[in-house]
Amino acid sequence: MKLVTAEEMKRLDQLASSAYHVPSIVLMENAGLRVVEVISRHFQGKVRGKRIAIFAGKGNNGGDGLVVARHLMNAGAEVQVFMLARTEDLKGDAAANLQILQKMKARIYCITEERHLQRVDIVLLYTDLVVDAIFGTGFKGAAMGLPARVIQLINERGKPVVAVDLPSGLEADTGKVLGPCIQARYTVTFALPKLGLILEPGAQYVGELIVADISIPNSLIEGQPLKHNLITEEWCRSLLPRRKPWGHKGDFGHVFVIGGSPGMTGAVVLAGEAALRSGAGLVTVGVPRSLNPVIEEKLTEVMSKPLAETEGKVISVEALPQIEAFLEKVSVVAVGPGMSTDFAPVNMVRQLILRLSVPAVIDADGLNALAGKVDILKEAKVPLVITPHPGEMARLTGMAVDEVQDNRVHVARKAAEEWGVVVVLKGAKTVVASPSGEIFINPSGNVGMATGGSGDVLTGVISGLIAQGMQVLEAAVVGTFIHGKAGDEAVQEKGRMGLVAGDIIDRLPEVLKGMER
Ligand SMILES: NC(=O)C1=CN([C@@H]2O[C@H](COP(=O)(O)OP(=O)(O)OC[C@H]3O[C@@H](n4cnc5c(N)ncnc54)[C@H](O)[C@@H]3O)[C@@H](O)[C@H]2O)[C@@H](O)CC1
Ligand SMILES: [K+]
Repeated sequence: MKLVTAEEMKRLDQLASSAYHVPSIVLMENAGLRVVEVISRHFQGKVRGKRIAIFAGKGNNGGDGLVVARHLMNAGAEVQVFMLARTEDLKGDAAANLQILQKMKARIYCITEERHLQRVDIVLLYTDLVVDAIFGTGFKGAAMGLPARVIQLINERGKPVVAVDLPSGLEADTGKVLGPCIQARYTVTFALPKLGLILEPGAQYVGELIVADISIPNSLIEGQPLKHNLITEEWCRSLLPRRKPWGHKGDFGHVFVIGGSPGMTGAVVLAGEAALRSGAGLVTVGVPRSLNPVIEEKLTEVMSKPLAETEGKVISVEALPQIEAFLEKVSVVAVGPGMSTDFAPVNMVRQLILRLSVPAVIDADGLNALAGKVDILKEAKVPLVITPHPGEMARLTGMAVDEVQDNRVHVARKAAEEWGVVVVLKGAKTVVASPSGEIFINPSGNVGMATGGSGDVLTGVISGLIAQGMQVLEAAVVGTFIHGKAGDEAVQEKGRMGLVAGDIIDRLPEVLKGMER
């Protein structure tokens, strides 16, 4: 599903009027009506007599709130409107709707001074539902002053809130919440979800999200170069490779996982098993020679390949010719799980990337090997996926972790464009970015997955999908979704504290079974 920024939404609204002749006041009317539908559903159709407090700001979001007020009054509700502005501050369609309400003798109170809050406080005690039309897509930064106080009061009273377009206090583009923000029961967003409704922490304030058509023509939306997407299960299903009934294991590719070091043998095992559970026909893990017996002990279906090692038992540069020869037999390489950041493997990775002849997924120590040398990625001759967590991304870019986390979408896009790779920036709401600047935000997953080895599983899943012939971008998108969904299934049983990476692998078959065509 497409997502929009405030700017893109504004453009769609404007083009609906200028190019398609849908008057802007019609859009506002539809917006208000769709909010009323949700309110009516909340009261099981019995709106008459319900006490509803509507909070309206001075912008068009407030205008939507005034439309809601009119329809609720007509339906027999007891409506009180609180304007967080002076009436003369309203313009255009919002002002027109205010005039109608004034003519209807609606109860309208302007909150422009501290003492006006007393009335708000009392009304909130006796209200059945609150409509939040204070700020919409025009909001940036932090709510302050009286609007901030009103938002706090509404939250403290805990009455069900229907947010119009966005919970007020939430930035539409970033999902940042820098001051008080409405905690909504429902959010009715117009035409397309705004990015901030999906990104964290914004998503925590949204409640049930309803995407409402306000009559912006589909052909207009489809004609726009919208670059942000929400990953959906339906879409992933349509991308999953179909299996021919007569297929044999050679048709489903061969994943080569390279990694492992003393004390870190689990990572390659997890990645290898996840690749196999994701449908790869064959999987081989390549590990330092002396670790091979341990690995063989741990693996059944996955094969292993002993690689040349250093005295410290980590993969040495001498392993390169071995690896290169083996590349001819495989469809994709996963580089890095548990590999260590010793000099030798770091050196090996840097050279390997230049010599790759099949697509690769680079993770963990494979990425750490590129810190300060990230331009090597640009020189690869094959499509690459990198799967950094915020710490690894910080090391790759030289940014602070907080800086990465504060601008996840932007950082992922810039890295993908600059380095020419698919970037999977892990964390709550993983961001997948393509070299052409497209962004895919993953809704699945949970905090229980913040556990050692979870990233190795993701690397395995993405590699397994590439092995089956998927394009690297599609594999990254679908793999990220499946991995999160398997984690969501696992957390039902294991809980957020007890979940371990292996539980995610255990759930892959049922998740894939539910999605395969
Ligand atoms: N044709 C259109 O443009 C339509 C717009 N619609 C509604 O209009 C909304 C956007 O309207 P606007 O662009 O007027 O913006 P808003 O209604 O979101 O108003 C924001 C107002 O708050 C101010 N503001 C921004 N940040 C602030 C802060 N930190 N503290 C205090 N004040 C701040 C802005 O200067 C602006 O006056 C949408 O969210 C949607 O609800 C709908 O009516 C559908 C049609
Ligand atoms: K709002």
